[in-house]
Amino acid sequence: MISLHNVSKSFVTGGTRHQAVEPVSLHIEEGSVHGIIGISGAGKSTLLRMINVLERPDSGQVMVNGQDLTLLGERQLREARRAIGMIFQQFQLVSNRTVLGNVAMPLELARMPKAERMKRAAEVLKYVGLEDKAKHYPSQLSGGQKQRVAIARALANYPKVLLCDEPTSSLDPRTTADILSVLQDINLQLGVTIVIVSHEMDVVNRICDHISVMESGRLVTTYPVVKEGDPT
Ligand SMILES: Nc1ncnc2c1ncn2[C@@H]1O[C@H](COP(=O)(O)OP(=O)(O)OP(=O)(O)O)[C@@H](O)[C@H]1O
Repeated sequence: MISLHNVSKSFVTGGTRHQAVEPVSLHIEEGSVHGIIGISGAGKSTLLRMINVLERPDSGQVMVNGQDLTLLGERQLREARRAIGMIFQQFQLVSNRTVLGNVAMPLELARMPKAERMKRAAEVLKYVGLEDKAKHYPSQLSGGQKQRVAIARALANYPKVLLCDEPTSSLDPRTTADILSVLQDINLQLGVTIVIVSHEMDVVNRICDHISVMESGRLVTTYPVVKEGDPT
């Protein structure tokens, strides 16, 4: 479902080229919750952002849902990205829009008629337990509530994949546990494949079935997570 073949990325800063991600190949099964762990600067976010080509790889192939995203033009890429939701550490909500307005944004971009998009936005907001906050503005919400709104927005277009870039790193331990259980529900109930980048082992260990470790732009290992009750 997600297959990266030798994707790499370098950046030039101050006239010096820095290799953020060395050629990496990685296969993520449909329905999986896949963690990418490593210290700051290891290249995790860059690798994640190459999955939806927010960061265009210098080389390699990015196969998602049977399409090589690196070969698509801007319009086709926009359409392919509808099947790939994304959430961020700093939530990235639009401050002058209501909660419902934020959740409806990707549906507006997909040109869904107004009545339909309001219905869908309300439905996903309810799914994350925030239907009573529809008319609030982001500044009136707690961090955990903001992340729930961001999750609802990411789910609005019925994605098959959800990319999560340090989704709990701004949250306290209890809110972290809440958000992780929302992500787990999305995986189990909606069948969405989840890729989660974190520098916290505890976070990825809790919800992932496979973990990849990155170091200095290299993917050094990928291993399955053995959960209590799994046959040995
Ligand atoms: N847009 C950019 N321009 C220049 N350098 C960048 C850019 N994005 C990332 N880098 C550099 O690429 C390397 C990998 O960054 P990346 O954000 O992918 O790492 P990370 O493991 O996600 O770390 P962090 O958790 O700190 O974000 C770092 O050295 C970073 O400074």
